[in-house]
Amino acid sequence: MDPSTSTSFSSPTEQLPTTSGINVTGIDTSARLPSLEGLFKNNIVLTLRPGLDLWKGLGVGLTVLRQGIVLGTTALRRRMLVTLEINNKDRSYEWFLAWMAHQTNIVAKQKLRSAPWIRSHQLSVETILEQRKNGSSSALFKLVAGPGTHWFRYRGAWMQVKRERETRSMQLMSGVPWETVTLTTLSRDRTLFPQLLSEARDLAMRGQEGKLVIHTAWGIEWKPFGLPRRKRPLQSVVLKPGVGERIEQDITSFLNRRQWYADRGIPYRRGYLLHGPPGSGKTSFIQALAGSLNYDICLLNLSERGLADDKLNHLLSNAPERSFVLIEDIDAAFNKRVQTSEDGYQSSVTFSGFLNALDGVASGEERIVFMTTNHIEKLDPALIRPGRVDMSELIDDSSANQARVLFTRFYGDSEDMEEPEVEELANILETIVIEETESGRKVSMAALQGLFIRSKAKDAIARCRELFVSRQP
Ligand SMILES: Nc1ncnc2c1ncn2[C@@H]1O[C@H](COP(=O)(O)OP(=O)(O)OP(=O)(O)O)[C@@H](O)[C@H]1O
Repeated sequence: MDPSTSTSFSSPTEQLPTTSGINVTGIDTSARLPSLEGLFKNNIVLTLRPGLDLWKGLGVGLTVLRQGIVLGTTALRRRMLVTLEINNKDRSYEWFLAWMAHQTNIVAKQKLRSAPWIRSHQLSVETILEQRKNGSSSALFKLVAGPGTHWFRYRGAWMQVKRERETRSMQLMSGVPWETVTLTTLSRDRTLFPQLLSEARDLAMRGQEGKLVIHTAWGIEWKPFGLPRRKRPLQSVVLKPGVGERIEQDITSFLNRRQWYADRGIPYRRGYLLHGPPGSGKTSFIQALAGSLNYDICLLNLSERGLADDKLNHLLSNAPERSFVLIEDIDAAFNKRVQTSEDGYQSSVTFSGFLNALDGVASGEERIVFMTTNHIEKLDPALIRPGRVDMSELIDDSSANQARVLFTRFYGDSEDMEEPEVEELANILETIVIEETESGRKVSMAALQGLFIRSKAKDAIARCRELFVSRQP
């Protein structure tokens, strides 16, 4: 064999640079990079012969070179670039997408031609449904970066955003596919990530400031439903004197006694039941109270398809911090199920499962549950025993005084009436309510509100008797 035309590597580690030998990056890549040693493991001996062997040698050389380049670029990328991965389990995922969408809007509004922002044509639409109490709903559309690769510039640094969606597996229960966004930028800009995330979080929080967030259950998770709503002032819900104050005082005292509960090993939870006829302000009051305490509302619908005892238990034990769980029409929830089961549908929430979920495991976690009903008499005593319902309040139809307060709220500052005239009409209204109540007829605050919205003050007084209905005791 001609020594000048043949090369033999008996030990690759001696003759060729090893992975760590390449060390283009200056960081230890041996743990994750494919090793060059792999190419030559088992002490491969290559012997090149002239002619045909020369091509073989060239081929090997090229392979080595290619591997070297791959390793080099990977290592270089590792060294030069920094990436951040956020998955859709994390709250910052939504914040980041919303932040990106917000930037696009700024560009669109300012008609920036050379927009420094998102360079992308792949957009996804996120529909936000707003359900109103009367059953109607409205939809808002938000365009966010869709799955794929996007580029944008943040504080002078270019960033690549890759949004990827896992098509084969889904999040258990919620059925939402797993998603990740990966942000990549030059490593010298690594401090930008925390700044960007803080900005995204602040933007999300700003949107909720002074607003009430309503969450609904998605499988076993709570998710905000619709856009945060403007908070309703507590005084705008007119209740009988003392009722609202009692509830407010009870909840404030509960919130101040966390340690007291902990010291005595009592589960830190409180249950409230507001009962009374429809349209008396139960829901409005709970929402206004949540707003005034800076709490969110978690709306729980016990008749929801797919809800079972275990899911219910999980939801009740994992409500977002600082939130009231609100279960409306608690009597109907269980009645309805009996009816609907006849035509095939049976919700799997059982009454005993519900009671267990209400009791929950003894934990230090705060839990505040509000329930409402129009028919307290239909409720099982087991449900309203202390520990499950600690405070029960009647929110009744309008009293004379409530009607008066509501009337003056509506017409008190109207331009076409002087104050004495408003007072006079309010007196008449009060008398009407007293008379009608004495003859067993009542009016709901919701009905009065409806009348005041669509009528002028005098017309409202003239027509208000029509709204009174007999209430069965
Ligand atoms: N006491 C009240 N003060 C001011 N507005 C009220 C009052 N009661 C009802 N309303 C108005 O009537 C509408 C319906 O009220 P709300 O939904 O709070 O009643 P509810 O007692 O929860 O009814 P339901 O038992 O049917 O759920 C709301 O728009 C609310 O503004």
